[in-house]
Amino acid sequence: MHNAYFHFAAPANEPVYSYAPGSPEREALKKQLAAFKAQAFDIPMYIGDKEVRTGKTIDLRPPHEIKHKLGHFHEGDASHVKDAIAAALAARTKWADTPWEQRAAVFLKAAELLATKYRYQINAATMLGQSKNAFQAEIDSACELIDFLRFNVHYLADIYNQQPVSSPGVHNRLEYRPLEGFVVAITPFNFTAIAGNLPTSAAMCGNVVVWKPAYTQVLAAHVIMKVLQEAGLPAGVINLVYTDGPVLGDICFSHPDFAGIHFTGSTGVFQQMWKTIGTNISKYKTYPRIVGETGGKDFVLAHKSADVDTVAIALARGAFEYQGQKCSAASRAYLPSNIAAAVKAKLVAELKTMKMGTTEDFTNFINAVIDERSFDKIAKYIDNAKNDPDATIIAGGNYNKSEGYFVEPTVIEVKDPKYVTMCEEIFGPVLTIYVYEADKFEEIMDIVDTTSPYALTGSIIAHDRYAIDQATKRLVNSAGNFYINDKPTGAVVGQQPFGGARASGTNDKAGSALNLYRWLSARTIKETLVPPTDYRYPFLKEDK
Ligand SMILES: NC(=O)c1ccc[n+]([C@@H]2O[C@H](COP(=O)([O-])OP(=O)(O)OC[C@H]3O[C@@H](n4cnc5c(N)ncnc54)[C@H](O)[C@@H]3O)[C@@H](O)[C@H]2O)c1
Ligand SMILES: N[C@@H](CCC=O)C(=O)O
Repeated sequence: MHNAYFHFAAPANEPVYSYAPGSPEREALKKQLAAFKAQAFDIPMYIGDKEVRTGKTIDLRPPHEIKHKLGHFHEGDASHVKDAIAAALAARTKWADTPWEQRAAVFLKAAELLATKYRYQINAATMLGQSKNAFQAEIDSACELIDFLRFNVHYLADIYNQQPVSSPGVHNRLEYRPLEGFVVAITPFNFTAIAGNLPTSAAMCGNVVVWKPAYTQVLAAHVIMKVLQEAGLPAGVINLVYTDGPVLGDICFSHPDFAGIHFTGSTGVFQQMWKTIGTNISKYKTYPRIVGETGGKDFVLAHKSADVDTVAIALARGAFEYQGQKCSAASRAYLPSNIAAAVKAKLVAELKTMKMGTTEDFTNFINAVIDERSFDKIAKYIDNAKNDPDATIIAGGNYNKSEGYFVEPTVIEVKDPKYVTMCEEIFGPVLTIYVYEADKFEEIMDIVDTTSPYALTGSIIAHDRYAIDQATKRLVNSAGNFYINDKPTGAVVGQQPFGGARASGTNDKAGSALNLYRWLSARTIKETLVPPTDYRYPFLKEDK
């Protein structure tokens, strides 16, 4: 029974804890890290109301301490994907019929639990499982996920309130139905917030979901599922399975009830999925929604009027926070010849102060990259640069995987603006710099725009307002998130809706109303209050 329209006010962003030496939050987080390290996790899949353990286990180890075993998770196969779809479809009608304010309450409670009781658990899981330092874990797994949940409730309430006009004698309404079928959420390793947002944003809209996280993010995904259960999410609404990607894809993308994919990850994987969905299009009951946020080759363009320190710090943080494993990370920089030497000197000096090691030691700025495959790929790019006369390593260049997957923050300077590391996504702590003639700003903007297929994030750094205006216009299609005098990372929910175009994705802006519309299928209802009793138009009536 609905006896009122309920108001969901605009939330404030969750405050970021500092974890400064001596702070109570630092002590609490350290205790949680120690507790998790002493635990032997035995992580099941969650299908319907069941915890599923297959006995086929995969070890979980911190990327920065690979000899330590945190526990394991149970891997599933095709049968578990089928079970997850069946559980989702069984839960569908009841969940879709649940009043909005009851659904909203589940996600608001989940946000509250993450902000309080589970804050240190979600951060510790992300620090150990994905090798994020305390600050990076806090802004991602606690604050951004809390913000996604609270802001999406607010945006969805606004959407539900958007109603058409009605002419006299008629009552029109729009009903925002969930999609007819199940949604698949496939999530990446690098952001716990994204892993939590992709299934919950669709579920909030009344959809049921099959969620597959990256294997390297399972520990934090498990904590998210615990939080959702404690928040009262009914069984079957989100089903969490750990299977190989193609195994899941084969079953989900050929199922008649497949209604949408909410994906974040690499461009190649997304394009492959899109092809499969295209091939199977006639099998589905409804056209599936395809939403994917994918790779980037994000730029920093400095103008000759730029402040040296602003550029150097934007590069130090933009390229190397979380070891460059942000889709938004600055990975190519264009420096004007008048300030290039000063920027490089400042940047190299800053990099020398960055300590690298475990996440439990809070003095480390740099931790490990996610896994051996990624480590080997990054090392290869560095080795190739070392052996190429067109490239010079001006900082870092060393790597070691004996204890963990450690790669030094590395800066490559190139003579060719189309050198491979200026074009391809490396997804590690590697920044490539190209120095251009300070008076060739127009030409360099063309190069920035045409060098890579991606268009995710980018920055212009300049004091000259005309240069800022020129770059804002010329680079209009080069980045979905464009920054002025800042690093190209660190979008905040509610402030900088996030997503890119071109090969970087469908640009459905996570954490905004634009994204939620994709998980809704509106039904227009027209009710005629007093129906006509005669078919004749007035002009058909005879003159008397
Ligand atoms: N644009 C954004 O908002 C954004 C945000 C975060 C990460 N990313 C991108 O994600 C990538 C890094 O994350 P990753 O290494 O986890 O990406 P990935 O593409 O390797 O994996 C992403 C997810 O897809 C699954 N997967 C892999 N192959 C699959 C297949 N054939 N079928 C179905 N699922 C499959 C993985 O298991 C994982 O769950 C980078 O390219 C980065 O730029 C983009
Ligand atoms: N939203 C994050 C990036 C997410 C991709 O990995 C940022 O803006 O830095």
